[in-house]
Amino acid sequence: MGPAGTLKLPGRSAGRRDRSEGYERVRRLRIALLQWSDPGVWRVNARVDGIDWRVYAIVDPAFVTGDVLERARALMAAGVGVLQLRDKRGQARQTWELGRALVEAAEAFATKIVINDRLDVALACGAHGVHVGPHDLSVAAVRQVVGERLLVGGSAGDPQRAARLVAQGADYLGVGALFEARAVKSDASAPQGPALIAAVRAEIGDEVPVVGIGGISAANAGAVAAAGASGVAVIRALCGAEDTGAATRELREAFDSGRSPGRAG
Ligand SMILES: Cc1ncc(COP(=O)(O)OP(=O)(O)O)c(N)n1
Ligand SMILES: Cc1ncsc1CCOP(=O)(O)O
Ligand SMILES: [Mg+2]
Repeated sequence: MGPAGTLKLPGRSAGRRDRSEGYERVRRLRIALLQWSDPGVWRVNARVDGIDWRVYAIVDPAFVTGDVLERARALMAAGVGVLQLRDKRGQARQTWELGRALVEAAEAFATKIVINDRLDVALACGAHGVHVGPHDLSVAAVRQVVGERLLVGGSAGDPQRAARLVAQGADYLGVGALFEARAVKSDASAPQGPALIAAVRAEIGDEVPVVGIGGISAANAGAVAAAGASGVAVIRALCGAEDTGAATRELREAFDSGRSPGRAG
């Protein structure tokens, strides 16, 4: 149930007009059943309204050339809508301190700060959101703890998992790996290509923002947009770029060039 007592379901939208009414009814019923079977979770769109998903920067200290905070500030100044801190060093104190600095820096920008993996750190540093994958707390568990307070993102490697995460209350999805990314994440899947985005869209519809992830650069961001993504989540092409501002703009332009006219999110 949403805050006003309404059950908000992913609905049919422009990209899915070819679906039959019967199929659509069954899909909505399935999602309603999943939500009903776990009444502690819901989804509300207000948290994602107005976010520019096109470039979702992931700052991973292990892949940053130069100073991490400086890089993050340059990304915010270049207009990234979301900046995730992905700190796999494993020391909560270190991640929390960096997270707090990012949250403070973001006050001057329109950037949302998301903490990867760690709900405790996200809450403690006042981040806007948390991102969880298959080995982290579940989206449903996070949603039960935070209610409407935080943006909650989940990782999906296939359309069925994507639908389950939406039903659990995910505000957005990271979908991949689209291209080769095992040098960054050793357990990333083999490249699935932008077709995975299209398959996820076909399953969940257009209401939930979906960012593609894995091996994305200005060379392939347009194809990810054309497949129906709301944005691209990127580590190496941003954290290792010589000119952060230029790299961000190139990615955004490449993404925009592949977008269908009139697509909102
Ligand atoms: C936006 C976004 N999408 C996917 C991931 C991957 O999350 P996860 O599968 O939990 O893997 P780790 O990044 O934690 O190694 C992500 N971080 N961000
Ligand atoms: C965290 C993650 N999840 C799936 S692929 C990946 C790594 C993405 O890094 P890059 O953008 O450098 O390929
Ligand atoms: Mg994770």
